[in-house]
Amino acid sequence: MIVDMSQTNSDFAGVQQPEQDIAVSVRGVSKNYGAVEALKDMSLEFPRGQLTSLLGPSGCGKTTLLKIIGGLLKPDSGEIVVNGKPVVGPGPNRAFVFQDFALLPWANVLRNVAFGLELRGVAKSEREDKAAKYIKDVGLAGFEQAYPHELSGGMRQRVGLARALSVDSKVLLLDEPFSAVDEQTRRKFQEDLLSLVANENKTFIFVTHSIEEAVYVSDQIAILLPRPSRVSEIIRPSSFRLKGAENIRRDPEYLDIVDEIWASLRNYVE
Ligand SMILES: Nc1ncnc2c1ncn2[C@@H]1O[C@H](COP(=O)(O)OP(=O)(O)OP(=O)(O)O)[C@@H](O)[C@H]1O
Repeated sequence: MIVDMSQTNSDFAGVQQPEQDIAVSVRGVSKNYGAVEALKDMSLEFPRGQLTSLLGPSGCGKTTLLKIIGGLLKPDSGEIVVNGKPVVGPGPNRAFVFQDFALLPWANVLRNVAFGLELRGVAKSEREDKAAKYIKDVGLAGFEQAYPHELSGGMRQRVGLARALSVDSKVLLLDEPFSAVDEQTRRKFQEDLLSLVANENKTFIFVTHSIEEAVYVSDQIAILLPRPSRVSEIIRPSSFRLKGAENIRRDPEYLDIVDEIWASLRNYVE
């Protein structure tokens, strides 16, 4: 299930399955920070309704790419197309989930989750109804009135996720959302993320450092090369997807893909 991308990025269009519905396209994107070449002529496509992970050595430009897709940073050249339209800045069709949760400390869970809708001018009762639904969906029912400092790191992360879900953006951008939580919480999150991808029909773009996590949660994994970053491989884990979340980690294909990715990334680890 591995598509070799080592030839050129521009071959990518040729290897996509033609019937695939693409929500987000990265087309020939380059980005420099002064003398630092972060991304170079990067092209990558994100199928609608699926989760794609960006995986690569530290500093290879994963966060830079996510910010460019989110419209928070402008590329030096190339373009991002979301649902057929070029990105010119942040927009309601894309929502971020940050690793540091980005919660308002003075607001309770309900207000924090509803905050994205509040910024969009949605009426109080409507935004609170919607927020309450997503608070329940992420497993936080009963904590609506709690404040961020009363919650564990994992619960705060769920608040951030509920907020991103409630604004109804079709594309969710997740920058290492599980890096600050303990291992058991992280595993529970990963399971929950699989259900969200299955039930929400949103396109998830997920930055992670963890090979195991990427293989566990992804429909597609883009392996990025060190700076200036390009896509080296696209991997589509498939055979274990329908076997149930609890069986994935012992599936032979899961184990093979984890090994294969490690074999290609280990050269870049100092
Ligand atoms: N604002 C900035 N100014 C200068 N250089 C930057 C800036 N932001 C990022 N960089 C550099 O650009 C490169 C890509 O950074 P980026 O954060 O996108 O990588 P990353 O793959 O997300 O890193 P990590 O895996 O360590 O989180 C790095 O070398 C980084 O030092």
